[in-house]
Amino acid sequence: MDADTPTDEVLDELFSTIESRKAELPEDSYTTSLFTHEKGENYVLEKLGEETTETILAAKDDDIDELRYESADLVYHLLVLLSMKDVSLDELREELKSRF
Ligand SMILES: N=c1c2ncn([C@@H]3O[C@H](COP(=O)(O)OP(=O)(O)OP(=O)(O)O)[C@@H](O)[C@H]3O)c2ncn1[C@@H]1O[C@H](COP(=O)(O)O)[C@@H](O)[C@H]1O
Repeated sequence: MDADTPTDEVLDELFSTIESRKAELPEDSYTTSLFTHEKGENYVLEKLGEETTETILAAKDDDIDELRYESADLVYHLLVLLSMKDVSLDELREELKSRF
């Protein structure tokens, strides 16, 4: 992923990077550390809980920069969880679309 990626392709690029980390498990990758953590999927679930709390606190503080930052952390960890459970980004899109 690089800075030239069009904004509307960012989620696809990020998910694709996460899937590639899952397949290749390169060293010095934070994503790899989530897939290989000794606590297994519980670790990413803990991170999701932490990021959710931080997002809520930012909203309660009306700290919009922090809200944006923590929301990005939250979405990233959610995408890692979906990848871990073999749920694709397209399946998430389909679920959201079915609610239109
Ligand atoms: N989008 C992300 C992303 N968002 C959050 N994080 C990491 O998630 C962790 C969040 O944990 P914490 O909240 O505890 O970290 P923190 O920010 O130090 O703590 P707080 O200040 O939030 O409390 C940090 O280590 C962040 O670096 C991410 N790590 C990676 N990505 C993407 O994943 C790609 C692959 O990354 P690697 O797997 O590291 O190669 C990168 O190119 C990015 O595009």
